[in-house]
Amino acid sequence: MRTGTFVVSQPLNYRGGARVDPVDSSGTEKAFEPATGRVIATFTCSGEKEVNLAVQEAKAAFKIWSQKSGMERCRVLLEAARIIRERRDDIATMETINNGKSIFEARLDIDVSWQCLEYYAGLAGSMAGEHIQLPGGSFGYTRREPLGVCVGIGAWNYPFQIACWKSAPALACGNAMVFKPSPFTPVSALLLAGIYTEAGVPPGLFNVVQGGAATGQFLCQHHDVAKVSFTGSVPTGTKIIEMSAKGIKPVTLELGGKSPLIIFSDCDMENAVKGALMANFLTQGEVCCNGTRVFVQKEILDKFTEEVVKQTQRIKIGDPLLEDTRMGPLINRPHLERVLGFIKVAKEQGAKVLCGGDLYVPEDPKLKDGYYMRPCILTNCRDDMTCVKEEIFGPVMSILSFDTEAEVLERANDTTFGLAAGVFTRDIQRAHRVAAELQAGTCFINNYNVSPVELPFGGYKKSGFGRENGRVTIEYYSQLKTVCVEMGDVESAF
Ligand SMILES: NC(=O)c1ccc[n+]([C@@H]2O[C@H](COP(=O)([O-])OP(=O)(O)OC[C@H]3O[C@@H](n4cnc5c(N)ncnc54)[C@H](O)[C@@H]3O)[C@@H](O)[C@H]2O)c1
Ligand SMILES: CCCCC=O
Repeated sequence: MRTGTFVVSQPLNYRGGARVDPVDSSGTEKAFEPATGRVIATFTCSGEKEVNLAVQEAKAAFKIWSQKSGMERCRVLLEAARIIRERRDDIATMETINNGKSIFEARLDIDVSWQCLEYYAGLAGSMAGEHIQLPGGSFGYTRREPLGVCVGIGAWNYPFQIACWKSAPALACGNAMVFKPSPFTPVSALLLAGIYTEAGVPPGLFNVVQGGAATGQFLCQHHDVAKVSFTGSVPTGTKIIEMSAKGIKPVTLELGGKSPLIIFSDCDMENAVKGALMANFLTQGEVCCNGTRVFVQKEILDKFTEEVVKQTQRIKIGDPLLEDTRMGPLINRPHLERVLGFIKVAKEQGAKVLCGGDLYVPEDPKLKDGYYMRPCILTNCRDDMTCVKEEIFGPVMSILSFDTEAEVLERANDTTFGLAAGVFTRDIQRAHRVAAELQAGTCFINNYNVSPVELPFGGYKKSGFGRENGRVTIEYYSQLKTVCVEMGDVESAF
């Protein structure tokens, strides 16, 4: 498939094991190909009736799926993982067309996705309770039980991966799911839904409803929904938690960030520069855990800055489906303008642009209406500047200098966010001491933005709560029942 050719021809909802058009509407949306600015789909946002039908399908499938043994669920998830691996290129191509990230990166996202299914398939068979001996031969035992119908609501930056990070643990625990992708990226969740069906889940176990805020609200407020797992911005996360509070439903919130990356003068410079690029420019900088506040110790500031600028200027921008492209377009025109607006404000507040930060128009005429910009490095930054305080969600790195460990820790933690953080140093004691002090859900030592599915991922402070990935996520998609067994007679108090 080439850029500029794909259009969606099939319905974008998935219910009861098949693609369907929604029975009612809460508006319409357009999805774009960011590389060209072309509309690839105009679709109906699901209304309350459609949401209800999807939840009812999920409820029916839950009755069947929740009765399966862990090993039976394991086999189906492994088969789904196998199909994803087999279709890696096709899924990655779809992701690139709809999101704009380079095909090189999209393939890595698909790898993380099937690995996630494999990981939770492995855990499904080993989920177990405890047996607890009580006096007189009596005993108790615990059962780890699924929650029921879970809702997943996704952001647009990792559409397929987010759908997998939510559905794999949910299904492994015996739940059903209704997933709502971002209206900007409606396409790839459908591929996942089809794959689950092919792999053998009961019809209705994984459903997709399309839409924006209204559809999301119908889902969160539905009385048959047991849990909501949300990935998105802090303002929307706040609304989700309000709705969940009304229904007393557990929620997982994976929200935004403004993460610090601390580079000490004793670092391996080559790795630190690579780490800073990884921390800022994957997926056009549209990554929640990006280390966008790069604190560099004064002694190496000039050398680091020179090298990081050199490497950034080498990033190949352009058609995201070409093998050698490493940065594609941003998600849409308003977002591109918003990111450029942050750079304008940064300059007004005294920051200096060392490279990029402007529109980029590729030579290929079919890309002229795409949403490209050059990755930007800002220096002369202060902690109180907007570019240092707010999540930009674009390819914009702010470089700040520091003198001492104590000082940088205080400044790094001076934020309402707490998703991730990073430290580059060769001093092993310092690395662990700093990681322990950083107020963040994930701390990288001598690397950044690697995401092995075995490791839990999630935020401190306003970056959310609950975790995705790792063993612990089983606890977020299941509940513990205690069964107390009397082997003697009842000793009544009456
Ligand atoms: N922590 C993480 O794992 C993680 C991962 C990716 C993105 N993010 C964050 O997501 C943000 C960017 O994504 P976005 O622009 O899609 O976020 P967003 O909050 O605008 O939208 C996220 C999702 O919520 C839905 N939604 C919007 N209003 C809603 C409502 N009132 N009720 C229910 N659902 C509603 C949207 O349609 C979309 O599917 C950034 O802040 C980024 O940091 C976090
Ligand atoms: C699911 C992807 C997590 C990275 C944040 O944007």
